[in-house]
Amino acid sequence: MMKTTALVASRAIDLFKTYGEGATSVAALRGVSVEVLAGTFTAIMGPSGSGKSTLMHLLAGLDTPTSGDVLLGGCELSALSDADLTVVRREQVGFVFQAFNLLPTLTAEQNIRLPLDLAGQDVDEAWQQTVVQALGVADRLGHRPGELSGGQQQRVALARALVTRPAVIFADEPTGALDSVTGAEVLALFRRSVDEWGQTVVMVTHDAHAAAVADRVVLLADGQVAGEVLDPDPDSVTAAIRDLATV
Ligand SMILES: Nc1ncnc2c1ncn2[C@@H]1O[C@H](COP(=O)(O)OP(=O)(O)OP(=O)(O)O)[C@@H](O)[C@H]1O
Repeated sequence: MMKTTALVASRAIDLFKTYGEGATSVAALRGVSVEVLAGTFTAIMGPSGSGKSTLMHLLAGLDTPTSGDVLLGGCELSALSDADLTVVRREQVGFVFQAFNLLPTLTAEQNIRLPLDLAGQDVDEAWQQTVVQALGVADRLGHRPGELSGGQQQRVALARALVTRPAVIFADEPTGALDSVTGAEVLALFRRSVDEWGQTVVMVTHDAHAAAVADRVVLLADGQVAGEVLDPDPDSVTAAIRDLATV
């Protein structure tokens, strides 16, 4: 769906990332430029080793590029001190991981509030209430992660990401540990957070059905952008991935 306001939430500017030096060095990204508009859902796909995780880590300010720059929430990350980068990461970025990554000793509610507690920020109670209701975890707030199903844990993880209203939520294979029905439910919640709340989401996935929930699929191959699919459906995504393999 086209948006009338085209604010950029995240931008990769000619990113290169090389791991190691000399003969054993690996060029994980080789000149990647990508623009993610605010309030859109972008999937990143590509073969194993194509640079998806590297790109996501750079976009989120978790790692620094060898050259190039990243724009996040209006800041050029290369211009920031380490201290400022930590603040930008904390305030502008939410994460959802394949393995949920909730703290086992905390309740669901304590997990959801943890980013704000760590930042010493007040919780917007009305917003938290809206999020936990919409995500269907309002009656699970007192439970610890071990007492929740995988789908419930991922809903809590999404609530934790949403509660800070970050510029971008980065999701790394968020349905990889879920069965297909539960995974589809979680993806629908990501979709809803974009459509209802204007949240920006960038998701790495290997699953064409998961990618089809996004507005756009960016295809990586061998450390470079190799194409994109707009308004994807599982068939168009599968065809695009197949074409990549034959290039
Ligand atoms: N910390 C690191 N040190 C050295 N090489 C690395 C490191 N991280 C990634 N690489 C290499 O960089 C390349 C890109 O890796 P990356 O994890 O970004 O790919 P990916 O597309 O996410 O792969 P997958 O789908 O298997 O997770 C690979 O060749 C990988 O081996």
